[in-house]
Amino acid sequence: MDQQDFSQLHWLTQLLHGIEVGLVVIDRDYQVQLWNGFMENHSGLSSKEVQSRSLFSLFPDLPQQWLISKLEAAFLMESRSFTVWEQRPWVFPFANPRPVTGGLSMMHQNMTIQPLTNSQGTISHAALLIYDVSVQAQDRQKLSQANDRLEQLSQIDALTGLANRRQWQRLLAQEFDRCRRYQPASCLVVIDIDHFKQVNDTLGHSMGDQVLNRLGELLKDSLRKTDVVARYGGEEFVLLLTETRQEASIKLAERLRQSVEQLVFAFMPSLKITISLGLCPYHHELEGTEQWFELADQALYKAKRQGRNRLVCFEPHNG
Ligand SMILES: Nc1nc2c(ncn2[C@@H]2O[C@H](COP(=O)(O)OP(=O)(O)OP(=O)(O)O)[C@@H](O)[C@H]2O)c(=O)[nH]1
Repeated sequence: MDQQDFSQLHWLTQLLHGIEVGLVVIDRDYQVQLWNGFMENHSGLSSKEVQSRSLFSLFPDLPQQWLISKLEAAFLMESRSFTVWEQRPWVFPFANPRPVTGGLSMMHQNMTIQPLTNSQGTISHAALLIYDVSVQAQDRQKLSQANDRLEQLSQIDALTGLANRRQWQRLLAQEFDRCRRYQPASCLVVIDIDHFKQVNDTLGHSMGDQVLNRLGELLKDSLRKTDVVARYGGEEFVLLLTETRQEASIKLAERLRQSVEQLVFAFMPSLKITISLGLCPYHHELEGTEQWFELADQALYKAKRQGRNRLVCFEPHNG
C-alpha cells in the first residue's frame, strides 16, 4: 500500500466514524467487527467494549429472530435489504436525541443490510447501516394525529358536540344492515323542539344556541352508550335506540319528553321548552334507511299536528 492509498484509507476511516449514520459490521456469528462513532454515541458503548462480542448478547432487546432472518436472507441472496420504521419503529433501542422537540422518546430507524465479501470473494460479513429518521416519523405522527382530529371533527356537530348528520347517516346505515341480518329490535326517534322560532325571536339566536346545547346534553346523558344521538340539523335531533323494543323505546321517549318539559335553564330559569317526537321501530318491510327516517318523520309531524309536546309512534302494519 503506497502513501496515497494509506492516506485515503485513513480519511475513509475518519469519515465512517464521523458520519451521522450508524455503521456496524458483523461476522457470520453476529459478532461485532466494526462499530462507528454514531453507534458509540447512541449506545454508550465504545468500539473496544463491543469488539468481537455477539450483537445479541450486547443488546438482549434486539428483535433477534427477525434480525437473524433478515441477515441470513441477505447472506443467502447476496443482496442488500432495506427495512423502514413503519414496519418496525427501531432496531437498536436508542433514545431519541431530540425528545423535547421531537416528541418521540425512542430514536426511529431505517436500516440497510449490506452483505460484504472477503478478499476471496465470498460473503463473510454484513454491514448494518442505521439511519435516524425520528424527525420524519414525528412529522408523520403529527400529520396522522391532525388527520384523525379532522376526521373526528368532520363527524361532530360544532354546537352540541353530538354526532352530525353525516355521521348519523353512516351509523344509521350500519344499524339498518345489522337489523336486516340479525333481526334485533331497534327504534329510530326524530325529535323537534316546539315553537323554537319563538325562542330565537324573543331571546336571540345565541340563547337559542344555548337551548340546543343543553338539550343535546340532556339527550346524551339520558341514553345508553350503545345508542346513537345526533343533531340532524337546526332544532331537530335523532336517536337510534339499539336493541330496544318498541314498548321500551316508547317509555324512554316519553320519559325524555317529560324531562325536557321539566328542564330548567340556568341562564333563564323562567324559560320552558317542549319537544315533539316521532318513533319508528325497525321492521322488515322497510326498504332502506331513507324510508325508516321518513316514517319516523311522518310520526313527528303527526305529533305536531295533534298539538305538540307529545310522542307519536308509527305502526308498521296499520300506518
Ligand atoms: N339558535 C339557533 N336556531 C336555529 C338553529 N338552527 C335552526 N334554528 C332555528 O329553529 C327555528 C325552527 O323554526 P320552525 O321550523 O318554524 O319550527 P318551530 O318554530 O320550532 O315550530 P314547530 O316545529 O312547528 O313547533 C328557526 O327559527 C331556525 O332559525 C341553530 O343552530 N341555532
